[in-house]
Amino acid sequence: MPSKQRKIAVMGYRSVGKSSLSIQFVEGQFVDSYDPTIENTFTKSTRINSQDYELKLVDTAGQDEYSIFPSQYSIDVHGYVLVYSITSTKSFDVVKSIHEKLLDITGKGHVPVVLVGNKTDLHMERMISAEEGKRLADEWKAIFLETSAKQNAVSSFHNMANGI
Ligand SMILES: Nc1nc2c(ncn2[C@@H]2O[C@H](COP(=O)(O)OP(=O)(O)OP(=O)(O)O)[C@@H](O)[C@H]2O)c(=O)[nH]1
Repeated sequence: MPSKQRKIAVMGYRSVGKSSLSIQFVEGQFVDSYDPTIENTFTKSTRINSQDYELKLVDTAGQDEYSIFPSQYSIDVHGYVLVYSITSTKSFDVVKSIHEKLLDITGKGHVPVVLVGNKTDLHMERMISAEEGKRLADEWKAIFLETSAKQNAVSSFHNMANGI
């Protein structure tokens, strides 16, 4: 079977771990230094259920509620990984706001999303329960998972490519 190409935008509030998740996935390592992203594209070939995929991950700059949705991410993108940190209520609000803008700009009732609650290793600082995350994903008919870029991020992107 020929390889399928998938472009996935990784979006969320600043410092939730978008770059760390992307680097984890592509390079299999965790980078502890913090370098605010402008925009970075990663490509990786992967095989899921005997289908080859050429994944293009666009690691976007951190958004907030007031950001205008960057219109380049509404075109030509197959799916979205919306990332929040389980330690930040603000970041959870920001994914809601991004999702709303996404529906608005695409004019669709549903967009393919994987909602990712990151930084599960920081369980002492947890502000958002897994149930809250799951509830939100159900509302969106999205895939939900919690992860830690410090531990393992691969599954979020496998799910993403598989679900769209
Ligand atoms: N403990 C812990 N720290 C994490 C995790 N993921 C990311 N970090 C740390 O959080 C900080 C921000 O991570 P980034 O991956 O740069 O976050 P980002 O969302 O890409 O940030 P912007 O590009 O500024 O929007 C870094 O210091 C990371 O090392 C995680 O799962 N657990």
